[in-house]
Amino acid sequence: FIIVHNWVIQRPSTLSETQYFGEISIGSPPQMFNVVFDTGSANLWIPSASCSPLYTACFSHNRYDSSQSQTYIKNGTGFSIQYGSGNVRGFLSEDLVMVGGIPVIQVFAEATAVPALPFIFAKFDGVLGMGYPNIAIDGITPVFDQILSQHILKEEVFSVYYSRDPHNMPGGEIVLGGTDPSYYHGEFNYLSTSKTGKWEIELKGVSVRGETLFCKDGCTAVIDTGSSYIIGPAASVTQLMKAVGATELYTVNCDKVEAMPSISFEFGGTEYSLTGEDYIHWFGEDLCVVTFSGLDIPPPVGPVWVLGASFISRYYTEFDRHNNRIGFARAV
Ligand SMILES: CCc1nc(N)nc(N)c1-c1ccc2c(c1)N(CCCOC)[C@H](c1ccccc1)CC2
Repeated sequence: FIIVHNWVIQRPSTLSETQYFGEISIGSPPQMFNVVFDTGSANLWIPSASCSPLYTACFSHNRYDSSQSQTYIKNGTGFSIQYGSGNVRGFLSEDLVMVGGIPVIQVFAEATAVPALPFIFAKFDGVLGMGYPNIAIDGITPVFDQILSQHILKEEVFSVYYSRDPHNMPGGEIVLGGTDPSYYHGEFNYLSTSKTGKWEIELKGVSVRGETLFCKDGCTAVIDTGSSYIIGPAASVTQLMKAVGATELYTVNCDKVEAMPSISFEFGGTEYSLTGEDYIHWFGEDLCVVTFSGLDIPPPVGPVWVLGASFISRYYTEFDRHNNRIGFARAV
């Protein structure tokens, strides 16, 4: 009796700057796609073969062709999803999706309108939402929920490692059903997700040089594997840039990176610090940019801090659906 799928490794095939994605297949025979496993959303969408060539961002990626799949089931319901940067529109279809060797019959969206900005910069084809079902557009059961209902995972969790050093391990790893001890050390610290069934937790403060500068009375942090950077309220990020010695354009002198102060996020009773190395992106020998951006997300969702790849690459993250909690451990 072989215990299958205790945990499944999906190695993102390529790391390009701060984009992390892995390969799935849809249809019979399988059509291959690169997708971001995105905790900030809960739907699966893929560019459609029926998208107009006018949509460069759709036409320049792998596209799903239902006419080539023997397991395709027609649906046709309209679909639209909003990201921080533009929305993707299309229609629903159903087919066999294989994620790390696990089969699910999945309702997903064929995207027929994909905004050029920023999707022409996408190194991935589509998005596989790993968020909770209650944020799924059209009430579609998300992929991970379909896998959970097969009762094949040892634990109802998934874990994400985002490599910081692209020259070493290309990309990272998502594990379904457990964690991978080769990518973290020490113990996990767990934080309960807040009420709304999103991958968000209570942030107690943001500090620089030991002084809490922002979120002094507590605020919300979204742990978002679909974001590259760290997003905070605009005024706070502007002030933060000054505090760490970056210009208004978020640039810094590359030889000053070592001396930059750590930025700490307090979760539970623990400080999670990012050094200059962690929060600076080297775009070349002499162009260093702070990987923060200011965005005012209006209430009731905002004000929030969105912690993306810059944070996750330093702190190995376990997303626990059984206990509704997020665990952090120091990444290798
Ligand atoms: C994964 C979907 C998603 N989900 C959530 N929750 N947040 C956001 N922001 C995105 C999102 C949408 C579009 C794009 C994106 C991310 N990109 C970042 C990949 C991050 O990979 C981890 C790339 C990029 C390149 C240049 C400038 C901006 C963005 C391509 C475009």
